[in-house]
Amino acid sequence: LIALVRTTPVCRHSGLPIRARVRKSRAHQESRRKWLKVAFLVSSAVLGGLLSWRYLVNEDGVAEVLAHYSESLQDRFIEVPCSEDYDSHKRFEGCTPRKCGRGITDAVITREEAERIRRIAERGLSLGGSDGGASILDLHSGALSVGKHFVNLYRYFGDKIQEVFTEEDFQLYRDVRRRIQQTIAQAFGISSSSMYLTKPTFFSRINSTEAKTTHDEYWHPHIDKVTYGSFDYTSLLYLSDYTEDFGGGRFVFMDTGANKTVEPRAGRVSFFTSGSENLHRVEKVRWGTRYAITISFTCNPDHGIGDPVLT
Ligand SMILES: O=C(O)CCC(=O)C(=O)O
Ligand SMILES: [Fe+2]
Repeated sequence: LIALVRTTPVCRHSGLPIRARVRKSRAHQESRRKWLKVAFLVSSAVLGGLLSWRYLVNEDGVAEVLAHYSESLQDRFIEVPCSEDYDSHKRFEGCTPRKCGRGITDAVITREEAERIRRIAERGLSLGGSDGGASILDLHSGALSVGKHFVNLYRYFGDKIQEVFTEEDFQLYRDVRRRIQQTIAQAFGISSSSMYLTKPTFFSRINSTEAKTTHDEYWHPHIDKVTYGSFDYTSLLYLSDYTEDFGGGRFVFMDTGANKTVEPRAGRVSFFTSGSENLHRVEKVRWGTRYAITISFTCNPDHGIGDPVLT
């Protein structure tokens, strides 16, 4: 027995047999590894959570909010240098932009007026509607989304259209158009009479239904002057509230460095020069229904259109 004890290696410091000490330090390492694993999993989960939260809150990363949905803005104007886009078109002095930029105001159209206008849009769009998420109604041309196509509302419904819209509706529409035109003229230092309404000027209704045709793909970055040709000044009148009526669907000016967002709010008018100084897009609508009108102006009288009339 004495011989056996003598041959078992013993640690000089702890007096424990070496084999027992090796076992103890292995167990120690194992538990350290386990804790590292737990710490790694927890921090990955936290990081993943933060990233997806950031994505949900803001797809673009860095963005500045130009107009928050909860504030009622008197007037906000941000000047930006004009692009060269206007040089390749015939210039109309006193109208063609020399000063460019963007403005937002909640003080031109009341929320009550916005609601009345939204009802016009609802009534008209209830006669049709796209199979995809984006429907339009153009009271000037009569274009209305139906399924995967468009119909001419006035041709399709004939005299029956008088049962859908009233002269009062059209009066309100004209009045709103006139006030927005004056607001734009004032902000850019031009005469309101040198601007003409142009096409397309239309109501839009957007929900989260998947796109069925390219007409439903409203979210692509674009320049209005390129997309629509005749536009010099674009305005948007929002008819529903971001976070209350729909989620997603914010308007984004795509500036290098930091994007600028406009959060829709019923009665909010957002306007801007239509060249590439104002590249923009609309975020995908995630839930609910978003109503707006795009009202556009040109400086070229040849591209002007009249106010819609109830025929
Ligand atoms: O509805 C919006 O906020 C923007 C629509 C738009 O960009 C357009 O009609 O060209
Ligand atoms: Fe646009």
